[in-house]
Formats: sequence, C-alpha cells, structure tokens
Amino acid sequence: VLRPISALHGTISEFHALSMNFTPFKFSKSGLLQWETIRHGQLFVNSPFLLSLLFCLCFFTSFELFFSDKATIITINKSSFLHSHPSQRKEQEQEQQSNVKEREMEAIVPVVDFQRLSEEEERKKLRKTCEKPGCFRIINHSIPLTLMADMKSVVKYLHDLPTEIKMRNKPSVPESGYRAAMPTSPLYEGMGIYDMHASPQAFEDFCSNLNVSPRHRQIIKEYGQAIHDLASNLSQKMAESLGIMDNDFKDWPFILRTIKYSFTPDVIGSTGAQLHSDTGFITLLQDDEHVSGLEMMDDFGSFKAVPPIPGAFLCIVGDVGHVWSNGKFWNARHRVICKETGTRYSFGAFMLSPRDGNVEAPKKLVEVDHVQRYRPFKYEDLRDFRITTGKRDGEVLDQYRIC
Ligand SMILES: O=C(O)CCC(=O)C(=O)O
Ligand SMILES: [Fe+2]
Repeated sequence: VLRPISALHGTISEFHALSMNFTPFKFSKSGLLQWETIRHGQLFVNSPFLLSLLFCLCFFTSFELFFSDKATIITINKSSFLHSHPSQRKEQEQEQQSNVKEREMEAIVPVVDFQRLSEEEERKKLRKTCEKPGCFRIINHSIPLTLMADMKSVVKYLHDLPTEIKMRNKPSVPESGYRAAMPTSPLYEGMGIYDMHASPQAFEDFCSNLNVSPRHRQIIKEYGQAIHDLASNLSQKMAESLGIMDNDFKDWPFILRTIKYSFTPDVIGSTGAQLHSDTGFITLLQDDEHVSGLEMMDDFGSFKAVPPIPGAFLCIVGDVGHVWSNGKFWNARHRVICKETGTRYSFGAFMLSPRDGNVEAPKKLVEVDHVQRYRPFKYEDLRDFRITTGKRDGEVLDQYRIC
C-alpha cells in the first residue's frame, strides 16, 4: 500500500520509517518519477536533519511523496512538482490510486525453474501451481533467447504480410491456418501450423503459401521443434509430479500458433480475446514483453493482470490437462484486454491431446483417487462443441463430468 507522506503543500500526514537507500531514478509510463529502493541503513529516515530537509522540500515545492511499506518504492509526483494547481492534484491523486490498484491487481504467477525439476522441491512446486492457479512461468528452459527473439521478428513479419497472402494459409484443423480479424473479434488476428513435428508437409505448405524466406523457414522450424520438445518434456514432468512415470507426450499433436492484437487508442478497454480456458493439455506462450493485456481470473471471478517476464514462457493448463489429471490440474480461465496502445504479439505451442485416443485420466491415477471424475471423450468432440456453441470456458467440460 502506498501511503502519502505529504499532503498538499507539504503537510506530512503519515510517515513510515523503513530502511532505504535510492537507486537511480526513472520515469514511469504514467509520468511518475520513481525511485526503487534497495535495502540499506536507516540513514535517510533516522536523521532528524534529513527529515527536516524532506519536510521543507515538500513544503516549498509541493512535492508529493508516496512511500510503499510493501514494495519499498518511493514515488514522487513529478507533475505536482511542476504544476501544483489543486484541480490537477485531484486527477493526479486518482491516477496514483489506480496505479496502486493496478500493481495490487497483478496475478501471482509462480515461477518454475526447468533446470531444477530433478529436485523434489521444484517438482512439488510444479504440481502445486498446476493445481492452482493452473498457470506458471517457466525459466531456465532449453530455448535460447536468441531463438525467441528471432521468432518474434518472424511473427511480426508474417502478420505484416498482405491479407490476401495470409489468406492462402487455409486451416487443416480449427486454430490452424489464418484467422483474420472479425467483427466479433476485431482486435485479434491468428495464424497456426498444426502438428508440424509429425507432418512435415503441414510446415512446407505453410511456408510455401506465405513465400517464407529460407532464413525465416529455418527459424520457424527450429522454434517449432524446440518449443514442442519443451512442451512435451514439461508435460512429462507434470505427469511425474502426479506419480505417472510412463506417459510419453512426444507424439501428442500441437499447434504452433501466433496471435497479433492491434491495440489502438480508441479500443482501450475492449476485449482482445474473450474469457476462455485453453482446450489442450498445456499452452506455452511467449507473451509480449512490451504490450500488456493478458489477465487471469481468480477463484472469486476477479481478473488479475499477468506481468511479463522476458525470456520466460507462460504455461497455462487447459481442459485436457484438467481431465487427464482427474481434475487435479486447473484449467485456468484467462482473457486479453486492450489496456494500452500498441501491437501485442503472443505465440507458442498449444499442446493438445493424445493422438488418436481418448482424453481420460490414466488408470493408475483413477485407482489412486478411487474415482474417475470425467468420462472419456475425443478431443475433436470437445473442440467442435466449443466452436458450435461458442462456449469457451471450462464449463464446456460439464457434459463429461461424472462427479
Ligand atoms: O495473447 C495472449 O497473451 C493469450 C492468448 C491466449 O490465451 C490463447 O490464444 O489461448
Ligand atoms: Fe488462452
């Protein structure tokens, strides 16, 4: 919580003495000047001289100081320093309040270290986060940062192609091919390749339809292989965290999917992607590190912004993950909202379901649990049900629920 330590023209209303020291300041997007503090001695606040100096500074310059007792952030309102007109102060106060709210409204997305998944403690963490909130960040993974950056450039390039070229890329299954912005989802444009690791032809068709250059072709191929490897390894670790040691995810089909959101000033507040759960087992998303928008819904139906971590993938458990785990893993509900102007790119692997088989919990898991929570079904039936009914969130599974 940020507490004002000086009100208008420097009346100190509240002051919480915490130890602090300043790192170099920076301007935040909202025009606030922020000093992020690091832990140090109590030099600043314990010195009566400096405290008086601070008081005078507030008094004469109408600085407004905010002090975080949680995040140890000091915020000085730059604009109130420059213009101290009372009518502006109200606006500034409101802006600060909403900044505080925004910071408090960030989803807690646990971070899992891929390199440490051989350790019991990290595996427990993985299981716990798959149970709730049903999403996590994976760091120290196998995909080089250079490949992630290269793929992002390719994704931008592909989405910038003329529409008639993008349209050549016809879907072989829903969510593959090209999906242009539509009146029902005007901010959203998607592209995908289905099952490229098992069907080289799908990859060839995609590249030749879009006249992809040899260099870009190489990047997509490498990225597709790398992210499918990571997704199947991670799926295996998730299964192992439930005691299922013999499930091989390497052959499971996946969609390499790219999404572009065009966020212009007139659509701030509009929906980029409606509230949904993902249909497959797990999604590995390289979400945009600059343009925000992704929100997770919590148990109370509130939405929390997901802050980006450059270099980390956001992993989201889907409907198949929920059913396969006999209801243990949570298919996290999420959406994308336009919050700022810019183009948001998100892309990654949507790991779907067992090839040619039913979606169901492994027998061993059912034995341990003494109950099977969902009856087996075909992935395609679930996918088609979602398309025909327009239903997108986890309730689509109710039709298969046993208990
Ligand atoms: O764009 C994003 O960050 C989220 C995309 C998403 O949730 C999806 O495609 O299923
Ligand atoms: Fe999603």
